[in-house]
Amino acid sequence: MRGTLLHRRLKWIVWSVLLSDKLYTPMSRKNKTRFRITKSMVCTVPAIDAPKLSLDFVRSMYRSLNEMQASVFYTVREWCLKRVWGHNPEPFFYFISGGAGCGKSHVIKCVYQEVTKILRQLPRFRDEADMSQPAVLLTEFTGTVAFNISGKTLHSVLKLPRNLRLPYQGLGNALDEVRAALSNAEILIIDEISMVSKELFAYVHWRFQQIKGNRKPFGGMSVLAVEDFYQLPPVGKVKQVCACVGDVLDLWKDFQMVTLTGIMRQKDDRAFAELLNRIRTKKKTDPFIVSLLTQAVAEIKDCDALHIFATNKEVDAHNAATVTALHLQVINIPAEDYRKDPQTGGMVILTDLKGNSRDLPDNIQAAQGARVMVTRNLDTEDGIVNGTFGTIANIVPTAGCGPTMVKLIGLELDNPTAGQKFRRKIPGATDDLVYIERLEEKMSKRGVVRRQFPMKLAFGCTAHKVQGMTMKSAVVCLKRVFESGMAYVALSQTTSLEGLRIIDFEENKIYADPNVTIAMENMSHASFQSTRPLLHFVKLAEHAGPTLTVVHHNAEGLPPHLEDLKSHHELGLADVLCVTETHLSGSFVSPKFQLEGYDMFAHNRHVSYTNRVDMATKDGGGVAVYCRSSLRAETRRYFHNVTDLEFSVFKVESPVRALIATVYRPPNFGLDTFLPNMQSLLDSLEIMDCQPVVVCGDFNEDLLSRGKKVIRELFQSRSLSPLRRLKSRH
Ligand SMILES: Nc1ncnc2c1ncn2[C@@H]1O[C@H](COP(=O)(O)OP(=O)(O)OP(=O)(O)O)[C@@H](O)[C@H]1O
Repeated sequence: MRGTLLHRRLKWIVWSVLLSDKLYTPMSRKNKTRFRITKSMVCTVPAIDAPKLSLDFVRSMYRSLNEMQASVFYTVREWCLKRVWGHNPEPFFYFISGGAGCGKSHVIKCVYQEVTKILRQLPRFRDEADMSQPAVLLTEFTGTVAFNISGKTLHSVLKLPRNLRLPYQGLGNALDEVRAALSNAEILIIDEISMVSKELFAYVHWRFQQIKGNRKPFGGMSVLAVEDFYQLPPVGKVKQVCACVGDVLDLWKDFQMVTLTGIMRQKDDRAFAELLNRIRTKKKTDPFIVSLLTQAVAEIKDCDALHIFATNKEVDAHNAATVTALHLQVINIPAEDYRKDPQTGGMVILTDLKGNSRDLPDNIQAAQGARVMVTRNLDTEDGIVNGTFGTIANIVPTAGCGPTMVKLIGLELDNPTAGQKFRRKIPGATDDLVYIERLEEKMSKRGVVRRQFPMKLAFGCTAHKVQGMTMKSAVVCLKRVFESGMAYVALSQTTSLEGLRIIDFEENKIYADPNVTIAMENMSHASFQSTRPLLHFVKLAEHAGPTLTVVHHNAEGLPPHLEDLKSHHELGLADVLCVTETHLSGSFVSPKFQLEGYDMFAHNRHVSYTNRVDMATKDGGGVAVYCRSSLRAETRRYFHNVTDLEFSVFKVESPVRALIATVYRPPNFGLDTFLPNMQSLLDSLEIMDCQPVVVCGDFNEDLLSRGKKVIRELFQSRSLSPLRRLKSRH
């Protein structure tokens, strides 16, 4: 039995928080040792393992979550726990929205880490001992974002065809392979949902129905869709998933929206963050609202910050001008084109062939130090994808062919973790550059093959390429902006207004799609009240006169979890935070365990037992109470006949009077000793003449099993009524 008991009726808020009890426990040993390699690991569907992040790193990510992000995190987490406990909750369909840079990707990275770990405790993972199959699929539309959040593209995971023909084209011979890889998946996360068309969304739904053999939406999978429909829509004339279109299957109507509001990218420039929020939903006809932006309007010359344009034509012109302006030695690298001779079968070299925009480039202007971008998905898992940015650091010529015959281009990537497989390509060299070779591709002209480096200069790029990036400085050109959301995306990537420069400023180029506004207004909203009850109650109590918020939390060790305590949004609301299992030792408590704004009263295990040396010398246990410094709290240490009990008692006089006791009973601590001590403590509390009495703690009595519940009966016999009873872990 864990929880809080209260003597006599009272209207105050007392809560026992267990939310993060097991949050940071690494995967159990049992699971680790049972890991084995199975056939499905070697199939051609991309491996979808949770990225290997250190426990410390994951913890720091969880701690950083703001209030709204944490609500999403805990809601999905709770759903997973229910699945693991066999409660069969209905699949959820959430849409996480919010302006550019409000941490949508950040929160799904956290969700992915945590729920992958939880769902691996499902019986089928445990029984099959097969950890290679993913329980959670983390996917995106484009490769760049896929790498940024360590996910995969939707197309690669589900083997979707480029051309989404109707009626639905099934998986055919590939069904067994995809089923073997994905049949245990429970949750699908789709980032960049604004780039997913209605047709693609329907295809994803049909794919899962086929893979799972289940007629439910998405084959019974839960779906977490993430993005901001006010950002860039899918390329071409196709409709976004949120659009209302009569004749296309509408799966979107089942989704509930949650909006993240705190802008994290521009968190150090509040004025800019607020301005971006207004720009996000700005109608074309809205009166002038962006005066602050005019501060960023400037004449720009020879600036090497990334220039963001609307069209590829503008990008190409800027790149060509900048490479010659900034670099003296520019090497022209022409494409190598061939056609197969139908008579001889040999390859005939072609010269001066003009490709179109889908082909590899006709020429590349390369120079040491020039900014470039990879233009093909060479290796999504390794982060070498269309949109990977870097700087040319080495141009390696083909041996004996002169400087213009280039064999390799060595890049220093902006993201140093990407491209591990592309390093150390030059025998004997010690550099750590990422080396790109020519790629061979069929051209759009029939029968012609082109060999060229899959890259282009990137002093400038289109708004489509920067969506989701975070940068210190950029120059944005609004001249040829041609669709809604484009200006917003281009303007919202820098961390501050100071880092932003705008050329060809035209306010009427900044506008949102009115259909998106209508679609967002019509969406139902998710309520996360049940996963953050304390926040809700404290809000309600704000207008209800003086209150005292008492929270009990089993910390499972203060040393590893102190930072979690500090960053937990609900624990931070407590006036009195009662902690059990502090795992502190000795009689002295280091000041590092203090919480700012609270006085700490700790009672460690070693000083809690007089007659039971066996208990006093054991590690673990212990209680501590953090009491807001503004409260007039008075602690009492010694009670008659309470000689062997881990407890703490103190009295609060203001804003309301109360006597609060925190108790921890170790699981193996016999009732023959515990009960008389507990009785004596309750006797003493009764005669202290302070009402009400709140007793909270962890008593390790299994309320779910049959048989007598002597501890509960003891409390009942003293008129202590349970305020909230939570399931024991035993
Ligand atoms: N809770 C947080 N604490 C600290 N940093 C955060 C937090 N949430 C997000 N960030 C940081 O803010 C920046 C923007 O976050 P993120 O890319 O997740 O936003 P986004 O909403 O996905 O943006 P976009 O819509 O542009 O893709 C990143 O640098 C990210 O690391």
